[in-house]
Amino acid sequence: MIVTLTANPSIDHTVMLTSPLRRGEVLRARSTTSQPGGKGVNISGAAYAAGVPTRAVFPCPDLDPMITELRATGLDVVAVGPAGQPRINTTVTEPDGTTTKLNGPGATATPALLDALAARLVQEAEHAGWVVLAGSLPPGAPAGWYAEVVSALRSTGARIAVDTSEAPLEALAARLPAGAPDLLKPNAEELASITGTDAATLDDPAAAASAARTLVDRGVAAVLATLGANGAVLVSAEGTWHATPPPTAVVSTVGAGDSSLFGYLLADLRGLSAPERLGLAVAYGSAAAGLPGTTLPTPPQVRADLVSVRDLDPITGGL
Ligand SMILES: Nc1ncnc2c1ncn2[C@@H]1O[C@H](COP(=O)(O)OP(=O)(O)OP(=O)(O)O)[C@@H](O)[C@H]1O
Ligand SMILES: O=P(O)(O)OC[C@@]1(O)O[C@H](CO)[C@@H](O)[C@@H]1O
Repeated sequence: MIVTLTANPSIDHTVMLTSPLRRGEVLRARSTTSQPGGKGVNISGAAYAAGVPTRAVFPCPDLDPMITELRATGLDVVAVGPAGQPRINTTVTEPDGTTTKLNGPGATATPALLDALAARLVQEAEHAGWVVLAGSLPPGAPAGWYAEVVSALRSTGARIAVDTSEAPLEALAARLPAGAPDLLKPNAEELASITGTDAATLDDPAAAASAARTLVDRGVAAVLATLGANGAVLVSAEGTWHATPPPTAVVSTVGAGDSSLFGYLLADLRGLSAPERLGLAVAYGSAAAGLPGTTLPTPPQVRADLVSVRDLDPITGGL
């Protein structure tokens, strides 16, 4: 079972343009869509599509349309309240696949709501293989809240994955090795921000791997650093690998990182090796990049056979 926490859920509005985005002009959209989103919700959606038991926990008012819509798909959803309504996040996609996001702040979380979320998560973690803490924190949540939740979850047997950014990620990194997760999934920019590296150098998988290694040295069990079109690297005590994506016609990269993280967890739950976990992560991420809006892939859309994985520690060959 994969339990996800989306501390700051969203309704994702996607505007698909027929021409490149030009600031200050009136542009015609080919289509506009609206989908429930937020990183944990997306991960649970991919898990549900793959037949993996999952439960999505997030703050939301009872009977909010987001809950009704997700439950109608069959997803197991736990709404914790009293909470404000999910924010609206807007995505603009251009014909060449360029994706621009405008994310709302989200409803303010009270200390009582944060305590209720953490308590519910600990309860759910008792029967989970993985708990995923994903996305930004809502206004009102202290930046160090994820680090506190990781510590609270340590009393359960569940392994913990974290995918966040900016202040919450920096707060988590600042407390290492306390609050260290079993898996951290930064993208290149996030990896740069917590390792004091220049993001521009992280297009090079070897440079990304050596930045990620500093986090493993500080207590994170494994780092899955996604590098957009450059694939991803996996760094752990077992070794270091880079995976190159399959040829991908990019439509919308929203949810690509979430899909990658799910691919990794799926491979882990299947007992696959570290390079196979990385390969499935990249296959899942690229499959999502080829789909519109926040749409997550189903297993037949995922081409793990077209991903190549190479060992970046060829001398030791890992363990
Ligand atoms: N242009 C692309 N071509 C092929 N695959 C891509 C491309 N962009 C992203 N991907 C796939 O998606 C994965 C995740 O991408 P990225 O590193 O951009 O994640 P992210 O920034 O966390 O995404 P998001 O937060 O938008 O969900 C990559 O590892 C890769 O497999
Ligand atoms: O503002 P956050 O919480 O960092 O990210 C939220 C978000 O951009 O992440 C998902 C894609 O990964 C989207 O469904 C959602 O809109």
